Amino acid sequence: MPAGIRIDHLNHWFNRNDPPVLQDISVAVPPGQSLALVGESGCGKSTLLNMIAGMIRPTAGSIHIGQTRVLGPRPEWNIMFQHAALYPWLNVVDNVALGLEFAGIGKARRITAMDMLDRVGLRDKARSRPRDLSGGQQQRVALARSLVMSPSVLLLDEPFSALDTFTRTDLQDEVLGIVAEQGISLVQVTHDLDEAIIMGDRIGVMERSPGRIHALVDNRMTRPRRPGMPGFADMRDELLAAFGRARRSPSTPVTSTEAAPSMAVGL
Ligand SMILES: Nc1ncnc2c1ncn2[C@@H]1O[C@H](COP(=O)(O)OP(=O)(O)OP(=O)(O)O)[C@@H](O)[C@H]1O
Repeated sequence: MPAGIRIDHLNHWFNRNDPPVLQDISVAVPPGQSLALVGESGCGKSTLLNMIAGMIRPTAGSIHIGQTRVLGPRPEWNIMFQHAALYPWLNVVDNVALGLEFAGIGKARRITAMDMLDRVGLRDKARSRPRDLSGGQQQRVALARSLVMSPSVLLLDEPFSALDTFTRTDLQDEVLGIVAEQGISLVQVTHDLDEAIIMGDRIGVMERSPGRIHALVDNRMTRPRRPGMPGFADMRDELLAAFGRARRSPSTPVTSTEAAPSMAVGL
């Protein structure tokens, strides 16, 4: 069911003697919308993603998905990592159906899992083992496994980074289509500015020590977004400038709401 993510004044320390890993993060992602997070290594992107998934509890502040405060993981808040982490002893359709099984959704699970495999173009691989699939196909299975749970939230921690350009573009399109169609809120961590522009309706540029959102850039391009389209290079320049500023000097953290106006750069 469409929900939306709201993060309010989130702070986090792993070690009280160090600067906060995350400081005063406030941002919202409405249903069907996407936020891409970029920033140099160690700025806290993955930590924030894991917090939205309920896997790490923030020291202070709150995260809500719909009306529910995030206090632990739930099947409908789904996270995908760089490696698909499929169970090698299960075939493809059983890997997809596994979440449904854990959630106690028994009988219909194979039909639903097959439908989802169809959606990601892998029906003919249903009986194959993960080791017999390419990296891109394995990520498609992982995507089907995520989507079969009818997630309200999809969190992507660079799941496409190891894939070739064509496979990555296909998967990006697939994910954005499903996100829009099902009203899912998407947050994607990436090191690739082009991917951030393609995937993010807004792009959060983070700085480190402490980890803060330095700039929230509204994506002026409508989907589908492709490198080479008018406006793409300008977006990239804008992000690069914000990225450079985020690396050089800490700034006042950006606070945003769902309806926040463009806070593109200029900070
Ligand atoms: N469990 C942990 N205990 C202590 N420190 C941690 C823990 N997890 C992450 N950190 C630290 O928190 C900071 C942020 O880490 P995080 O992995 O969120 O960064 P990131 O922006 O995703 O980095 P990268 O782009 O390299 O993946 C880093 O300094 C990291 O060493």
